[in-house]
Amino acid sequence: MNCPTALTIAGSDSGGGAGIQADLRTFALNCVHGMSAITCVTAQNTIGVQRVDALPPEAVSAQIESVVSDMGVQGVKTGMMLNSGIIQGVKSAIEAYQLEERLVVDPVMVSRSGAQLLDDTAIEQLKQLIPLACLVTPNRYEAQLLSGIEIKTIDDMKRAAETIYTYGVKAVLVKGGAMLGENRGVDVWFDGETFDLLKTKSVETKNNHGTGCTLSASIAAKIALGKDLKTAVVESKNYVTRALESALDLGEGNGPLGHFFPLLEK
Ligand SMILES: Nc1ncnc2c1ncn2[C@@H]1O[C@H](COP(=O)(O)OP(=O)(O)O)[C@@H](O)[C@H]1O
Ligand SMILES: Cc1ncc(COP(=O)(O)OP(=O)(O)O)c(N)n1
Repeated sequence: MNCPTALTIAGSDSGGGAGIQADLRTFALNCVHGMSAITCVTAQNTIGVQRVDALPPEAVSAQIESVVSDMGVQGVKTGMMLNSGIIQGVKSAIEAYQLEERLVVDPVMVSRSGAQLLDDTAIEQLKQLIPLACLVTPNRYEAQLLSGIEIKTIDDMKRAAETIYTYGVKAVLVKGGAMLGENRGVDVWFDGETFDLLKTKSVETKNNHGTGCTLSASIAAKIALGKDLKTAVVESKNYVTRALESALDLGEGNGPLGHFFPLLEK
């Protein structure tokens, strides 16, 4: 049986709510074969990140090379990459294997619990990876850092999207999970020509760990399935909303999304 494949280049979350674990679960729910290049291992739960151990950059590059050279990759996402050495290796591999058209960059910098997930010195390397991607998906705080614009309103999100677009990426999605009031959960899409506000319902839950990882993994999976980028984004946004509605009340802090709600409905 033929099966599309998707690759996540990201960190491990021991609690399973974000990172590689959320990505592989999301790939599986899309009936896409998931593959991984692990960048670092976090000791993490619903409360926070207790420890981070990086892999050597060569180990990350070797994982990418192993799967791409043998199995092929139809969709790719990057998540937590931690340091500049890892990002440089990933960029070289993306270029060498010409994965740009199918690359989604989730510019992970800080976790919801406030843990730093990217070294201060690595942001410049991350900025150089972004132009390779077909889509970059910063959250409110990442968009502020990448654009230099303080974000409080939808107009601010739009201006930030325009600025990030000038990096050379094909499209930008500024995510609104951390926006307040009626703007919470409103995402701004900009592709150089069109702005679009992507709205679903705003879900009232503290169990929201892994929303960004899940969104970018779902988009990469749908790219692997051959969907056009905008359709992949819209369908993925809807999936995250449903998974938030079915989120799991585990742990003392922010529990994981209920990725498998479609299986429970059968
Ligand atoms: N409470 C919520 N209700 C509806 N959608 C949400 C909510 N929180 C986050 N989202 C959505 O989840 C996706 C990830 O966004 P966000 O949480 O901002 O990213 P990150 O996890 O990277 O911080 C976006 O589509 C966002 O709109
Ligand atoms: C290993 C790892 N990768 C990424 C994140 C951040 O995940 P994200 O989906 O942005 O979710 P929240 O941190 O907002 O819950 C992470 N925490 N760990």
